[in-house]
Amino acid sequence: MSKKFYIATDHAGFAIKDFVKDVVKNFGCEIIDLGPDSDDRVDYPDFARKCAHKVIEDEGSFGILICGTGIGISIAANKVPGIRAALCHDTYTAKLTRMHNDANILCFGERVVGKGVIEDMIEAFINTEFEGGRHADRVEKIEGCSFGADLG
Ligand SMILES: O=C(CO)[C@H](O)[C@H](O)COP(=O)(O)O
Repeated sequence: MSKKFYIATDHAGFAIKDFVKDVVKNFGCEIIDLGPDSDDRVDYPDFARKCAHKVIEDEGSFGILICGTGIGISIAANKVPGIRAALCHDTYTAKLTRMHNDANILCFGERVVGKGVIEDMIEAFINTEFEGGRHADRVEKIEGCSFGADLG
């Protein structure tokens, strides 16, 4: 099934963005670029928030976030309720985060992974569906991890 993606980076993820957009399109998916438009220095939480909000507003959509390591941008995106942003390094983590965590944003570091790994991760993320079952209750509990929430 064709999926819709939003993509954003910081300056450290900017150089790989066009390559990633082409990969996503080649797998038959739509991708909308939320910036930045140059490699001028920017702060990754601003772009994490922009992408995370789009993914929540546009039900059923997904995101791709890239910074130098993928760490900061995933931490920031996960502050948005309903976001499950997964920092992945290989095909296995990209596949399992869809199967077990129902991740809605794929994150990685441009300074960490190469183009071959990126292409394989995107393919795995696109083509793997959430398994549900025992994982569904756990994913539901993630939102309950917020301070003040009753875990029951
Ligand atoms: O990976 C990142 C956050 O986790 C950033 O891309 C990184 O910290 C940017 O560093 P610099 O300002 O030195 O380019």
